[in-house]
Amino acid sequence: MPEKRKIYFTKMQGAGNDYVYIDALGTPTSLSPGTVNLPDLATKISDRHFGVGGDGLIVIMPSSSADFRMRMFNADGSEAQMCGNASRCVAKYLYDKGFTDKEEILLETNSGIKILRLHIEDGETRSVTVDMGCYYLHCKDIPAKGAIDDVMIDEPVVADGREFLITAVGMGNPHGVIFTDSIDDCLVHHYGSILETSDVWPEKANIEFVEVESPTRLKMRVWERGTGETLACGTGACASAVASFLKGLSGNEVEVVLLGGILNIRIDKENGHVHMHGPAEFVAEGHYYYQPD
Ligand SMILES: N[C@H](CCC[C@H](N)C(=O)O)C(=O)O
Repeated sequence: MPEKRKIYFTKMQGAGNDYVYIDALGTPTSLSPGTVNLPDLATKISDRHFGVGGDGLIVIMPSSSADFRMRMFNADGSEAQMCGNASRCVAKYLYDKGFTDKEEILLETNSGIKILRLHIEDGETRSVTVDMGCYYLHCKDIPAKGAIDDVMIDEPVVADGREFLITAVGMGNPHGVIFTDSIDDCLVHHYGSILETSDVWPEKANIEFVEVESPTRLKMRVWERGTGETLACGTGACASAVASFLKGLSGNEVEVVLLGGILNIRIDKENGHVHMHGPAEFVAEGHYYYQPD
């Protein structure tokens, strides 16, 4: 059995979507990513009983094409392209810990470069607006297997004998949005977990259940690919806002009410860019005793 390693971490949350953050930025307590199996670390450190506990692992690294780079791993160790809530927390981490004094940070992700705009008060990041880039709907890009068309808008998909109308939206990662009159645990846990791995998603998907409360307010719960239910999903809130806007259920600016907080989403009608505003908070810091396999 290899020796245990001490891994320094910071735990952060954005609207209750909590991740363990590890920096690989070259400080004395930084991680050298090449020396660790990141999917294995993500699974173990995310465990809420045997680990630090979180929805997954975020690694903050130098970038050759932007100011910094973020990699994101779900609690099951799978790597995702993008994470909205984590991108806000990364902005706060970098600014509040003095890695940058920029109030606009370019962040490289596995789905391209995102612009993080920090809202600073008394030298501290209070909230962050992220330009998440353009949403996309083509099945081959998401990826999704639409039976009817090259886009999936309200397409019927059956899970355990029940039919759902799903709208597929790409926000860097794949999302299936379902509108419903009321959201309950059974919908999210039972049907969400079945729909995550449905044949319509070649790479699985995050599944959002959405109630339209008014043209400016949505209520949403999410079953995340690779993690299960989380208290919030930034890319999911964006995907839900896009689906709702395209179906004419809401305008281009909505507040999305999640179990862990509120995110404000604005879709730029000119260029399709989706802007997400929301909180980011430090929770704890310390070191974790990592036992590699
Ligand atoms: N919670 C994240 C998304 C994680 C997505 C991940 N579960 C995937 O596999 O795509 C967010 O705030 O956008």
